[in-house]
Amino acid sequence: MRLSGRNPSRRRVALVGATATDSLSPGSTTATRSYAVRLESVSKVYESGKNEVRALDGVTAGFRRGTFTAVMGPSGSGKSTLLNCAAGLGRPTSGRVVLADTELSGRSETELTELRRDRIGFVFQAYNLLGALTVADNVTLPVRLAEKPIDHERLASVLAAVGLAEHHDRRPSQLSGGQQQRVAIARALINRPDLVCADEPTGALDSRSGRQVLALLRRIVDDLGQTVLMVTHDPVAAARADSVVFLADGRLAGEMTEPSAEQIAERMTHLGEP
Ligand SMILES: Nc1ncnc2c1ncn2[C@@H]1O[C@H](COP(=O)(O)OP(=O)(O)OP(=O)(O)O)[C@@H](O)[C@H]1O
Repeated sequence: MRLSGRNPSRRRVALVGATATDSLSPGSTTATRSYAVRLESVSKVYESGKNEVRALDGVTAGFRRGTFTAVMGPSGSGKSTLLNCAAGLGRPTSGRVVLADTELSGRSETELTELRRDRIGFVFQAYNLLGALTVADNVTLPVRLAEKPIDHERLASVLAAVGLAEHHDRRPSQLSGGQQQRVAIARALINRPDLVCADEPTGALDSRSGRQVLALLRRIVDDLGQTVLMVTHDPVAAARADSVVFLADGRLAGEMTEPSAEQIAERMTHLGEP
């Protein structure tokens, strides 16, 4: 794995607002190869007592393979809901989600569980590691849950990629927060996923560990060709992405390509304004 940061010669931009009538329409082989995940007119309504909450409202967006996209917006604007719908964790109330070449609508719970296990990597603010398992066993958990043989070369390579080759027999409690998050990233990578979904991956980390985790997410895109979709509140974190997608009240509110943290912060202050 190369240790450099962003490769400025490559410009990878998520395409937002693709319509069903453009070249990305269902059935276009080229299009389905180009996108790690696409959302088409996705709405999500939660029932909350007598009230309904429209968390997503007709969102159409495509995220190209090998890109790093940050999702930003005010609290409650639908960021986690968008990530969950893209990852098959939550079902849209209406609209379609297509992961690479697989339509998620209409899949059974078992199919969705298998698809998430085999084709999507998850990184959460709280790491979500199993304390009783070693680093190596945490990383290979998705493989063992699928009852597949463990590829020890692959395990060694992902542990080396996240800088934890020496720590494979440790338990999570023997690692720092930043190291635990890197274990979670190794676990996310073990199955060479179509999409890595990261929800506030630096939210629980000090700024130095956070920078290391962001640099690692950057490298898995640049060097391994992975696709990362990351929800964050932090403009500095979002500035590590190739593009930033903004949400306001469950709707897309714009996109910036390779913005600086200052440009992102400025846009955030004006989100939702007419
Ligand atoms: N399970 C649920 N039941 C009812 N309402 C929900 C549920 N999950 C989310 N919501 C509501 O949907 C809206 C969008 O929530 P979501 O968590 O996607 O926003 P967010 O932008 O990620 O927020 P935050 O930045 O605070 O994490 C909010 O109004 C939230 O209260």
